Amino acid sequence: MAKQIDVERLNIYYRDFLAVEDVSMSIEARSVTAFIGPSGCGKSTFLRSLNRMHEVIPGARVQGRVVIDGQDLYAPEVDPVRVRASVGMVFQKPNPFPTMSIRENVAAGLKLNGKRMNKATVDDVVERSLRGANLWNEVKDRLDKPGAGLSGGQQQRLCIARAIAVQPEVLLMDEPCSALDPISTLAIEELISELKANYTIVIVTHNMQQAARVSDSCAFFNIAGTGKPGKLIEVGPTTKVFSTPSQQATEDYISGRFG
Ligand SMILES: Nc1ncnc2c1ncn2[C@@H]1O[C@H](COP(=O)(O)OP(=O)(O)OP(=O)(O)O)[C@@H](O)[C@H]1O
Repeated sequence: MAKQIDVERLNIYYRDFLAVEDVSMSIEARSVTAFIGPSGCGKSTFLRSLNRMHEVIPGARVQGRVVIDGQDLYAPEVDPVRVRASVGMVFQKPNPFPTMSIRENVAAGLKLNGKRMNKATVDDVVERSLRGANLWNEVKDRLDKPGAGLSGGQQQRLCIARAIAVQPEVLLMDEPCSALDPISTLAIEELISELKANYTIVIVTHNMQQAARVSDSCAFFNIAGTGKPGKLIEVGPTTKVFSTPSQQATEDYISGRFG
């Protein structure tokens, strides 16, 4: 399931504005990679380019390649809907479908994928996904109750269950804990550490401790000033980036001197 991602010379635009410039990096399978850097340096933009969510915004486009398992996601024959099924995404604010039950929320992506499944199979997928997201025990007796009735941390785990229900190869997470309390944050961090056995995980975080706790590799992005493009400054094993970064800007950011 988990796949390596190779990004080659990627430029990312909003109309004429170059938001992220010339990023090349490899993201390892079955590992957690954290994107860190000051506000506006393009972390979320770059993350969204990894599953073709970026181009949903009118005028937004990329140049360059994002290769997963030998396939360039931006090749003309590739269907972006399929890309988004194999590269799942979890957002900053938990966003369960408000009118749907817990069960329907988890199963929602299966229908979008157009796969025909009988009820028993759907129930199996729902249970497996909720177990995978460490939520099963808390919700197994209320599967037909609204997803919106869960706590924030439970809702975020529901969103993770919904994302993994379609068996993606990669999970992208854009500040998945920023709306959560410390206990729920810990639950999500533990879940991320478990999920990396099966998925390639990329997480954007503003929280340095979180990046240090959960990630195997860390990519630091920076921006020279307003209106300038964000750039990848360095990427490497998290222990190395945090203890002996190769760039002064990385050290300044990590030690809290700016950003
Ligand atoms: N929809 C959009 N249209 C035009 N410009 C955008 C859009 N979204 C983001 N940008 C611009 O792209 C640049 C990168 O933004 P992005 O949100 O990716 O940065 P970020 O590092 O994730 O920031 P933050 O940490 O504050 O979330 C910024 O200059 C931002 O203003």
